[in-house]
Amino acid sequence: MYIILFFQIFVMQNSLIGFIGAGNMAYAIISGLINNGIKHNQIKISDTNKALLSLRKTEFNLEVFTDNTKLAIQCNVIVLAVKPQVLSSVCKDLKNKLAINTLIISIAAGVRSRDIERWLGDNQAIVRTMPNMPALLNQGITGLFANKQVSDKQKSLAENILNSVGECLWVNDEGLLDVITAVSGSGPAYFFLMLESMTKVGAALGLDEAVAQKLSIQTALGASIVASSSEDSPQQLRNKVTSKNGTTQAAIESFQDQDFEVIIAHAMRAAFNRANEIGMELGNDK
Ligand SMILES: NC(=O)C1=CN([C@@H]2O[C@H](COP(=O)(O)OP(=O)(O)OC[C@H]3O[C@@H](n4cnc5c(N)ncnc54)[C@H](O)[C@@H]3O)[C@@H](O)[C@H]2O)C=CC1
Ligand SMILES: O=C(O)[C@@H]1CCC=N1
Repeated sequence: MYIILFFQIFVMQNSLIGFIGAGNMAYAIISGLINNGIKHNQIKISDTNKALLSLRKTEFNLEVFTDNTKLAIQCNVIVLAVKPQVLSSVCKDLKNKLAINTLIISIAAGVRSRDIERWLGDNQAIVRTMPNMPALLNQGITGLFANKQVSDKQKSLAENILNSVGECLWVNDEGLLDVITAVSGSGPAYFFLMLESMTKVGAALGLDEAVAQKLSIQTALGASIVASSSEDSPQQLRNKVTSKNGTTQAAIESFQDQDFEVIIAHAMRAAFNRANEIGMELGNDK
């Protein structure tokens, strides 16, 4: 056990991790890595946006590049953190330039590992992942899928990287990453939407907007902490808040009268379908 742990720390400490794309998710993951003891000189980033690069350089004291290839050939792990629509051109520029043992970690929604493999040149080890935005505060959760080129050592390296920003879970069926996208990848935005609505209504009913927002956010935080630490299911917890013929029952019945579950199902299926669609659209990109 200790030997495995020691070996994993050794592998992490001897990795050079390059981020292509220095936007929101790169920022979140880099913050987590640095908070977890990865040294500044082990992380490099490239982006086409020079102003953003200089901001990241100031924030993290990292080496930055405007040329993705220059970054990529120096690193043994490359995190592809660009939007799905630019991923094919980013990968094609790297085609056949990477060492065969370079580990590619993609965080792009929808884009399938076989397409990334095709764009980069065959036999590249690819871990396709779906992290989420609370990674920013080490509270993320990431789904991961490894293609067959990924070694056990690379699997644990990918897991260690994503574990530095929250929890990880592996899937053997890559298609499930699109479901994870609809649940936890996009999920934070569903809760933010709920917070927006609760704040607006609290204000409309007479509270200061700032007070309504504080009450809403602290309630979401409290509910999440209770749900994640309790043995009870969310439904059992809901019942504990709901007094017979009380205020919560009135609100829940209103939700249910308006087909709350159907609204959620439509939204999540839309996210899932969009992930599939992105995969198909980009899969046609030779
Ligand atoms: N934002 C989120 O909550 C999540 C995003 N993702 C995925 O993460 C990826 C990145 O998303 P964000 O960080 O939100 O986007 P972002 O727009 O904040 O960052 C993307 C960065 O890529 C840069 N870029 C564009 N073309 C480039 C090129 N040719 N070479 C190098 N850099 C280039 C842009 O200048 C930008 O800074 C996306 O594929 C998205 O699907 C996954 C999970 C959650
Ligand atoms: O909206 C998106 O496409 C990305 C993927 C999950 C969260 N943001």
